[in-house]
Parts: sequence; structure tokens; C-alpha cells
Amino acid sequence: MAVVCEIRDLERLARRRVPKMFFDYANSGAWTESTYRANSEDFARIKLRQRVAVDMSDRSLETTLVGQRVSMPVVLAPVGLTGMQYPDGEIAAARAAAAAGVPYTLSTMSICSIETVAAATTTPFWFQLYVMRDRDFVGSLIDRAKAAGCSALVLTLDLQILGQRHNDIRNGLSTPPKFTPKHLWQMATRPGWCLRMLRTRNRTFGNIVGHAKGVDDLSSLSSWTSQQFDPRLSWKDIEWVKQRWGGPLILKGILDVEDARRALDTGADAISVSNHGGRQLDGAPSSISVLPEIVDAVGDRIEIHMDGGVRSGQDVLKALCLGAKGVHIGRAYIYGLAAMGGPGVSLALDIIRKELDITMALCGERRVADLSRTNLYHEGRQD
Ligand SMILES: Cc1cc2nc3c(=O)[nH]c(=O)nc-3n(C[C@H](O)[C@H](O)[C@H](O)COP(=O)(O)O)c2cc1C
Ligand SMILES: CC(C)CC(=O)C(=O)O
Repeated sequence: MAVVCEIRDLERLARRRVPKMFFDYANSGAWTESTYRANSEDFARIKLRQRVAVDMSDRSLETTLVGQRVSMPVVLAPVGLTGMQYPDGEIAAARAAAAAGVPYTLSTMSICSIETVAAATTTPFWFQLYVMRDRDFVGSLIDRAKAAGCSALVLTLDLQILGQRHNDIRNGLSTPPKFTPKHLWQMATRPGWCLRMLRTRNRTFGNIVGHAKGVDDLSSLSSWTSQQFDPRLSWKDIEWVKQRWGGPLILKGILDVEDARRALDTGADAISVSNHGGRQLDGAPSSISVLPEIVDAVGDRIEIHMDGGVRSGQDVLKALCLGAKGVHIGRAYIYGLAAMGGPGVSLALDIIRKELDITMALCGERRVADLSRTNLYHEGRQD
């Protein structure tokens, strides 16, 4: 049994256990993947300030996110097709998040439906919304999330047009998978995945198939999204979503100060600084590099979350120091899920919690709310 110390260990296991087309779907970025790489590389450049002889005996990572108590400021980000990484993966991830005391966000593009996840869990989860051309269907998704007791809505604004992901095109990614010799080979070399997948009935987009009109063929993700997602989505639509939802609203995909200022007018409860994990606009800056200017511009008026490139508790701490209140993780938990199902998600969260706690202590802080830019090391600092 391989020893797992860090998220990269889970990534290695996931690569071995999931058919290539689905591993690559999770593990890739758009075009040249420069933004995808920058998300992680820019975290690595940030240096921490070591402090000593501070009483660190009584530490806590607890805080609140959009008014909800969490055991640490970490959220499982929405990830489409999670149930293809591991059968019923959305249920496993939601349960692991609940056990860890952090929110789970179910994607519109999940395999298990809102109702399936709600029936299999007891803790409210968050729901992520994509806006389709068919507004009646979008309205029904919001109503279904409300009926299922979802406790926050995450409205994604950065994917009305799908960024081009070369690996998915090369791999002929589809759900359910095609049965070409190449795809059969990819699956045959992952027999554990195949056997588990045969045992579940959840193998297509549960929120969509059987609910939306004229969307039976989801085999090509890019052509499906271009037919269904509404490229006309604009700021004025957010008012309609907010009214229909009526609960905590988080706007996801803000990467620009002007957009952050515009987001204030919508009355949303939080924004998430994100470039969709480098999967949309390649060439955009990393999330962590733009976080400080967005915090400076609007941080006193709206709760700020972020995601992108977070692979450790140290990354979480750096984002908190730069002004994020909540840090969302995508691939970090998906690697755990793909590697070993629900226990893998729990393991990913344990790793991140431990790294965050130890790093906070070594920086001389006892509460996440006390972390600030002063915990970061700047060349030439005076104090
Ligand atoms: C495989 C995959 C699928 C994703 N699907 C969605 C989605 O359905 N909705 C959404 O808002 N974001 C989606 N995202 C973006 C994540 O919510 C998040 O922004 C991103 O993963 C953060 O970067 P990280 O993976 O480096 O942590 C997806 C990301 C990945 C890796
Ligand atoms: C099915 C996709 C639209 C889900 C997504 O957001 C992504 O792959 O990044």
C-alpha cells in the first residue's frame, strides 16, 4: 500500500486508477495550460514569515462562510462529472465534506442529481448553477436546489463558452464513454474502476437528462455546452437568480477588479476569485496573484473566497493571509476521490487540515481570523 503524505501522492494514485480520458479531464487546463500552471507556481513563490516563542497551545481553524459555521475555511468546489472519477462520487464527496465539517458544492454538471445526493446525505450542501438558454430549466434547477435544502448557491460566471481543452479533444472525452478500441483499452486497463462503475446506475448527467428539453445527446461536451449554455448571460440576470433563490449567493469566476466592483451592485453575499482552475481563459493571471488587488478594492464590502492551484494547507494559509475568507479546492479532493473513493476525499481534507494547522502554528498564529499579510515575508521588509 502506497504511503500518502500529501496531495501529490493522491494525484499519482488517481492517475493509475482512473481511465485516461477522465483523469486528463480533471488534470488538464485550457490551451497551453499557462494559467493552470501559474495557479500553483504563484503559490510556491510566496514566502511565509516564521515566528517563534509564541504560545500556540490553543489553536482553532474554525470560522464562518456566508454565515455558516465551518471547521476550517475550506470548501469542496463544484466539479462536473465527479461521478465518472469514482462511481457515485458526488455522494461520497458530500459525505466526506459533512464529516469534516466543510461545505460540499454540487455542480450543475454532476453525475448524481441534486435529489440523489440529498437523499443520501443529512447535511445541507451547496449547489453550483450554470445558466442555460432555457430559463425555465434554470429556474427549475434553482427550485430543486431549494427543495433539496441546499444552503448556498454558487453562480458560475466564467463558463458561458467552454475554454478549449486540448487533452479532452485528443481523448474524445464523452459521458457515457464511447466504445472505440482506444476507450475500451483505457477502461480495460482500469478494471477496478470498470467493476465499480457497473454497480451504479448513475452514469450520465443526473441534473439534466430527463429534466431538460432536447438534451439527450451529451456525448460531446463542447458542442453540448455551446448549444445549451447562454452566451448572453449578463449582470442583470443575476438579479433574477438572486430573487428566485433567496438564500446565500456566491458569484464564482471573478478575476478582475472592475468585475469585483460590479459584483457589489448585485447584492451577492460573496465572490469567488477564480479562473476555473486554468480551464477557461488561458493567459489569464493566477487567482492568487490577483487576490490582493481585489481584496483591496472590495474586501471591506463583500466576503471574498478564492480557488485555483490549492494543493496544500500551506496554500490555503497563503490565500487567507492575502485576504480570502474561504478557499475552495477542486483537483485536490478529486485526486483523493479518484484514488480511493470517499475515504480518499477524507484523506485529502485531513492532509490539508493538518498542513494548515501546523503552518499556522509555525507562523505564530492561533486563529485563522488573525492571519494577514504581516504573516508573509517580503524582501526588504522594515519591521
Ligand atoms: C474536472 C473539473 C471539473 C470542473 N467542473 C466545474 C463545474 O461544473 N462548475 C464550476 O463552476 N466549476 C467547475 N470546475 C472548476 C472548479 O470549481 C474550481 O474552480 C477549480 O477546480 C479550482 O482549481 P483547482 O482544481 O486547482 O483547485 C471544475 C474543475 C475541474 C478540475
Ligand atoms: C461539463 C463542464 C461544463 C464542467 C466544467 O465546468 C469544467 O469542465 O470545467
